[in-house]
Amino acid sequence: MRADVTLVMGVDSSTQSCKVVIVDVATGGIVRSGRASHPDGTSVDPDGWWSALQTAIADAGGIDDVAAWSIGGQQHGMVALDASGAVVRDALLWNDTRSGPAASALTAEFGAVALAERTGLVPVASFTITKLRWLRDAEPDNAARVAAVALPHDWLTWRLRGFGLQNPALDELVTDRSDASGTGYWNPESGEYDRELLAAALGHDAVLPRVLGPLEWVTDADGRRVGPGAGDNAGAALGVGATAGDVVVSIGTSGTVFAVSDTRTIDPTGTAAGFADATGRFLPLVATLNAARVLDATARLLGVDHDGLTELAAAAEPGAGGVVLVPWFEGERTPNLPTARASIDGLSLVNTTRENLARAAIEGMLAGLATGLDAIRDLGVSAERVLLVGGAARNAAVAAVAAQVFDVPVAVPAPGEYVAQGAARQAAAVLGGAWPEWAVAMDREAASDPRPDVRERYDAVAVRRAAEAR
Ligand SMILES: Nc1ncnc2c1ncn2[C@@H]1O[C@H](COP(=O)(O)OP(=O)(O)O)[C@@H](O)[C@H]1O
Ligand SMILES: O=C(CO)[C@@H](O)[C@H](O)COP(=O)(O)O
Repeated sequence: MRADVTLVMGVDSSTQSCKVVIVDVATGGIVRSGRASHPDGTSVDPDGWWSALQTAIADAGGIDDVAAWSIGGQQHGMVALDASGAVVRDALLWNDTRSGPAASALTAEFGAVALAERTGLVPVASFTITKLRWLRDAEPDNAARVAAVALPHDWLTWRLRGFGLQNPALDELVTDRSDASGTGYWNPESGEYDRELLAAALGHDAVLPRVLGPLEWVTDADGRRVGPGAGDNAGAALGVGATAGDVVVSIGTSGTVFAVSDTRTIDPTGTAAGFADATGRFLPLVATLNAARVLDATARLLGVDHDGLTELAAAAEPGAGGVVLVPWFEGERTPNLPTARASIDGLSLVNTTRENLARAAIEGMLAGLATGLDAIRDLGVSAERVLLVGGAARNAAVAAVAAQVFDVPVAVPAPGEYVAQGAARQAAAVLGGAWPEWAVAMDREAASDPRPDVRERYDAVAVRRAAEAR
């Protein structure tokens, strides 16, 4: 590597894997990269993420030549630490639904409107605060041991800086605005933790990571600058360079619809979370539990790979011949139905084909996200185009159906790891003191092809299925 090239590392520690990119600060070009899989499940030992991070860094050639780094990651995960810095129990993830009743209890105790105003959120099972209430009620001995609560990217940043059992400096835990805003005990207006809500959930106060500003930094054991990190969606917004009018739709393990807003949003219905972003602004966001894995499950059922699923879906007409798949395989967050299950409607002897099932899976997954786009717009956020990212955005059939289900133009950035790229951009910013302007290549503009009947048919079935699930 030329001596005049400055490199930074960006990480995305997401639900299914850890992705590492080593980036040239001057161009934003990826010089090296690495990846490692995560343990499956919705309750995971954080050491699995630590091991994957070390593997992915080694896979990317190490960080000896890196000047700064930042870690983005899956949001909301409950990493509970005792006074010795040990992890008290496996971390409950954003897609674990056992704290659904705890979410209802907290909402009943404090009121949805009050909580939306205090934290930007109305509790659902995904959010950290509900997991702490579950811990208090289901595992009181573990709850009593909790000395600190961190999020996945906070804890990995702490570990990679050299802290842990050998050096359990809990006051060295740091986080950022975007991930703090996903806890349910942080106020995006004041930028302060709401410790009354934390204590009400967990049963007592605890050390919480210091919330760094967008360009604040700490250092690692070798003196490198370390950025505050970001929740994965805020990281993706950094990575794609989302600007006013852009709505990002990320189709990974989670499905998310979000936009950058100069003003905070408050949605007492709880449909749109009033998150903060990683630049000092805000990130209203709607999330679904069921996204890329809907297509994985359907492909598995049909005995094809992703390309085979694409071919089958492309061979079916829009509307899948009337077949409607409501994809609530793991329960659902939007709508808030933690115990719901998936369903298929409209089957006849004529329309029950592999092609229609493939297309119905994609249409159902995207129709749920289109509801999120409506909710974001209802908050006054402008939506001039959708930027499609995440693993399943690589699928041509997904892009084509998105252009039919979303009623705004759909652009697909070149395949990439935009959360990790966004973390790298943050690392470059804390190094240089300003956000670098890195070009983002567009892979394709999906020709607008609005098919409102697809959504209308899906919405009618989903309303009925939701009523059954409640
Ligand atoms: N071409 C494709 N078509 C459909 N799904 C895909 C394709 N490529 C990857 N995926 C799916 O995308 C998901 C991984 O996306 P990613 O954004 O990395 O997830 P996460 O960030 O939640 O770990 C996996 O479920 C994978 O099967
Ligand atoms: O819960 C949310 C956002 O509120 C999810 O977006 C998680 O942050 C998981 O992200 P991925 O692993 O799907 O990228």
